[in-house]
Amino acid sequence: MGFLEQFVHNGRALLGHRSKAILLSGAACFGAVLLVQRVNSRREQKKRILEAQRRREKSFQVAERALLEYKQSHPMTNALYILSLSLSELTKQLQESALSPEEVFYTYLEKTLDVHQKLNCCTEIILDSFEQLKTIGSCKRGILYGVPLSLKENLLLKNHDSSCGVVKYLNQPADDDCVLVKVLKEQGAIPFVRTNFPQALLNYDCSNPIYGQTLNPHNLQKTAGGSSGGEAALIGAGGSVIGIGTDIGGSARIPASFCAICGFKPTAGRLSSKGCKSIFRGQKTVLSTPGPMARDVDSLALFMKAEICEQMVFLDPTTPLLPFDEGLYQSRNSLRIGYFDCIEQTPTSPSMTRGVQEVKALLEQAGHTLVPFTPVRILDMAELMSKGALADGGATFLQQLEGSPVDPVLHAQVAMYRLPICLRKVLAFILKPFVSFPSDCVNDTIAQWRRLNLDVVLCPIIGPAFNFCYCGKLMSMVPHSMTYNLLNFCAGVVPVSTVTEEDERNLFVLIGLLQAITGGVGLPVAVQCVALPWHDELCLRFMKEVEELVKKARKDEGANANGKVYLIYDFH
Ligand SMILES: CCCCCCCC/C=C\CCCCCCCC(=O)NCC(=O)O
Repeated sequence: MGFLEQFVHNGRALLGHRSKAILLSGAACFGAVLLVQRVNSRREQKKRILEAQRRREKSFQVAERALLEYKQSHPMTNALYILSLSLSELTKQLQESALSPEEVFYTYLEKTLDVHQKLNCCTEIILDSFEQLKTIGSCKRGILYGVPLSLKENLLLKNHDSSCGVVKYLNQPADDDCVLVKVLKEQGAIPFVRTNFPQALLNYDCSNPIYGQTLNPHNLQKTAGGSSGGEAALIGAGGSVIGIGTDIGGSARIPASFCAICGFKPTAGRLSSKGCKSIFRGQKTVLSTPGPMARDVDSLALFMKAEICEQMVFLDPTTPLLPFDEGLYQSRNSLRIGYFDCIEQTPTSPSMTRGVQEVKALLEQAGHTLVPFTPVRILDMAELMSKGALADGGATFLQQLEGSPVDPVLHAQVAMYRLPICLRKVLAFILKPFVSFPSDCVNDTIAQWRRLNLDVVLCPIIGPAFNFCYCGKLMSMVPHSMTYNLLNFCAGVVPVSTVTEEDERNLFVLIGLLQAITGGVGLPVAVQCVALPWHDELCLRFMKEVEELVKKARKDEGANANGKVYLIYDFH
């Protein structure tokens, strides 16, 4: 090798080694920076989560002290009586000054503190409520004067975070109350507690990395349901007389079914959604709406009456000037009712089917006409439902969770949204032959409704309460509720029965459901009542009738003691 060649060769080797070394050390530095960033961000997340948990604890401690102070001078002898009153009875007693707002407030506060200890259903006690209580006398003419009210955490409240379980939303207090809360305060209600939900809200379990898992009041081994599970658990256990949830796929109805309370999803737009936070913006195909949750249907109706007023329309002119029709709610003419007790390609538990069949029989005995109704094929709507809820295939959902630990209830969903596009395309190709898009599922459903001359529809709602972490694995059940968000019909659920040994035995054929709901004997069973868009009062009136008939049947059966129990949860 000549001198020149030797020189070039040595130079290359040296450069090669050096560039490799440079590359390696560059990569090591980059890796170290990423690692440090990751460790720092984990530390920061943990810090934020701990701060939020401390804030929650502090709010409980302050509330406990205030309660203790109150009790020292006020013996609270009326507590059991107050807790037994329905919302209409309670408002009457408050308006007639037979009860004072203070004794009602502290009674519910005490019960809430107790229930939360057992079920982990609250995210904070709203300390501003103590101030509001002092001046509540000025709202004496309000429909809900002196009524303590619970709120799901995603309803904006001035100076409070609405985290939706996402760490990056912590420490971002709202500038103002949401419209519904503003109106309720004017009507004399006192929002005093905020309640738990699943991380990112798009799930029907109830757990998040900040506030943990909410338990079912009827069985601590089961979830309270979601996403408005904190509300359902608290109300179901008697810690609140009325609360607000939100619903884009069943979030007010599913937890109501799991916890034996009533939940109502009004037609989207009937109540203001201004200030109801979600992790997505601008969803238009599947519509989200806030809705009331309570122990009985009259309470839901009273809530709607209180919200639907000029002030709501003034604060949110996107809501219609459509006063609550009390006459329609109170009417008792016989109805033509469509019904179905299962839907194709959608798992339905034995108790869901039995619930519908038993209520159908009661309605027929009461003189109503029941007509079989076949909903538009769920598979034809499934694509619209998933695209409407997750138009970007879950990208925003995953993006919002960046920087947050992912809660176990979301693992199945997150794994699905992380599937590579090519794999999803293969799946879509395989499923294509089963899906034929209807030209217009809303008008197709309305056309069938009109052909049968129906007033309302009776159908199943997901239940009974699931074992933890199964809700995210059984999104195939969501059409039972989400169909009415897609159609934008109003829908509500009423508890009607409890799971029997026979329901449990019949479970064995449902492989997918078996593990999710096994061990449910004695748990609540509910049915769903549906009406056309803007027929909210008719839907509530139908729910009321179902509630009355079931109560009467339970009483009669108690008298006949034939062993069959329609409802064991006594609300009054
Ligand atoms: C035959 C299978 C069809 C499956 C189609 C299901 C489409 C699922 C798409 C998204 C998942 C949405 C889950 C919704 C659960 C309810 C949660 C909810 O209503 N949250 C809203 C809120 O809290 O405001």
